[in-house]
Amino acid sequence: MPAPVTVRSGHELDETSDAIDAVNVLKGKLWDDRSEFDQEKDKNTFRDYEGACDRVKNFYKEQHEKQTVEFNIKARVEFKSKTRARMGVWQAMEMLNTLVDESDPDTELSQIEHLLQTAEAIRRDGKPEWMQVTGLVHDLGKLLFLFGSQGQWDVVGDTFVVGCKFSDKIIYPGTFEGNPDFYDAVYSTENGIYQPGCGLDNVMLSWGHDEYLYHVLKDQSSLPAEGLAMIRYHSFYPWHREGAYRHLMNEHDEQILNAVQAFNPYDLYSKSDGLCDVEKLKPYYQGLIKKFFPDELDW
Ligand SMILES: O[C@H]1[C@H](O)[C@@H](O)[C@H](O)[C@@H](O)[C@H]1O
Ligand SMILES: [Fe+2]
Ligand SMILES: [Fe+2]
Repeated sequence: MPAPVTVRSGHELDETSDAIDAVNVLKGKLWDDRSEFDQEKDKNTFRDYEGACDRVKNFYKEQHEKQTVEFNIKARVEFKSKTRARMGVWQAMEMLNTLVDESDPDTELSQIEHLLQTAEAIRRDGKPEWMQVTGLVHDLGKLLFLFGSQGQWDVVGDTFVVGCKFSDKIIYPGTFEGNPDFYDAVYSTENGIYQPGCGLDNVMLSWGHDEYLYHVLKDQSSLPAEGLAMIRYHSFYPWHREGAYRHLMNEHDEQILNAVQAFNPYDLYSKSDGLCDVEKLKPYYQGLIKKFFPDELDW
């Protein structure tokens, strides 16, 4: 008699624990779905330009009115005409720390925080060292602001192509009505001064921290082509996020688009991560810097 009871109760126990397992699986699934949903919701709150404050709106109005072809040619000539400073990467990060980016609706943290948050998010995901160090330096081009830029409008913010029609995929597209190029017979056409399929290398992007840093680092670092592309195009949201300017791309640009898109979430979503302990992280990142950059660079 006792045997069947044991068997029965054992069986009941099995059933009970199966049921508990099933409930837990279900709960886990609900929890996963829920956290995914919450994450999505959080992600949707980034880059809200409609709800952005006047600081951001005024910034873009000024930028979109002043980034002309003429200005862009002059900015490139000016860039090539001199070296602005000579210093190491960490020193550059510290120097940049005084800047608060007027174009950014998502963070008011210092730039060193943003650079470390980006690099740390990349490191946490087990990505290679070159990508971590790319995250660490990607916004150092904002130093331009301390090197005699005309304001923030020629340093920060999203980028776009000049010399052809301003894409309606750019944020606040209506503000281009204040840009003289908007009325130019050539610059206002779909291809403008470019040949379809000419490749982004042959296209002039609005001048700012991406383009500047790319030119500084292309001959002064051992970053791979993907890292340099992440730097050069990380603010080119109309292209990497909104799908604009496909008609100007060549085959090579398809590959770099993947790289830039892989980088973007680390740049954008790490802005809500906790603060970094700068002093604690410094030795690790100084080690990485040594691997990819000379002790001092021409800026
Ligand atoms: O406001 C931000 C900021 O200036 C970033 O550094 C830039 O890369 C982004 O494209 C822009 O939206
Ligand atoms: Fe940036
Ligand atoms: Fe950034």
